[in-house]
Amino acid sequence: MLSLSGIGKRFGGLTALDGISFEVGKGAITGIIGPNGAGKTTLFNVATGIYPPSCGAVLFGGKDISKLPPEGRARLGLVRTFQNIELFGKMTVLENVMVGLHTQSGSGLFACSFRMPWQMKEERRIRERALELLEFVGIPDLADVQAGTLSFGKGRLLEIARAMALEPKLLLMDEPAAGLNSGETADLGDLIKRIRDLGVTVALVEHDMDLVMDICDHLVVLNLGTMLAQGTPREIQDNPAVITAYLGEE
Ligand SMILES: Nc1ncnc2c1ncn2[C@@H]1O[C@H](COP(=O)(O)OP(=O)(O)OP(=O)(O)O)[C@@H](O)[C@H]1O
Repeated sequence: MLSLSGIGKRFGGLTALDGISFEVGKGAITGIIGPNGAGKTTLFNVATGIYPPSCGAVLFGGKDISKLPPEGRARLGLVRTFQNIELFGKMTVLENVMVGLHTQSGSGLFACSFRMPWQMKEERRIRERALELLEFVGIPDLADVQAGTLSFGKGRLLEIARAMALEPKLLLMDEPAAGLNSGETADLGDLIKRIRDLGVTVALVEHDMDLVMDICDHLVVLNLGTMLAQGTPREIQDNPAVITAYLGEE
């Protein structure tokens, strides 16, 4: 699905990524883990087009997307969530999801504001779909609440609903459990599995090892900008080089 081939990224004299190659397999949940400063976020930023790689190529569904901007990648189905949630705080929860759906439908917010009959029908369809997505992530009761007043955990769920509105083929999640309590993290794990069960491929950068070990089908371990190992959670847990890299951090 997503193929990274020989990715390198330098910031001035610092090599943040050095020859990273791996595949994110279709239909699976892939976890990208590693100690602080390993290059995980940089890799996400290269994969989603926020940074150009210094060398190497990013392929999505067999197509070289290395030169596409983030919006172009999102249109192809490569969608991401951010570590720092960015919502439209003054809009309601439902409207936040509807904005994502308008982007998708191409009808545009302004066209709908003229309220022609076919546009009102489209608006109704978008509202219904937004509600479905809020139900899917478990916050339909918050539809009419101002998004800026949500707790951090609920804001995270809204961000996921909004990302799902873009109909991702691959959803990249940057530390989705950051800032969540243990109950919220367990619910998030269930939600990510349900996203995978819908046929959406998921890749996440995450520090919460319990979550990663529980939900991931495949793990990629980065250390100091290089790929240290990849395999099933069990293989990674028993890998001596991985254990040393993590112990070295403490
Ligand atoms: N925009 C930037 N400019 C300069 N250096 C950067 C930039 N972004 C990242 N780096 C450096 O690249 C290296 C990898 O950082 P990155 O944030 O990708 O690691 P990480 O594995 O995501 O770490 P963490 O788990 O702490 O979030 C670090 O040494 C970091 O300081």
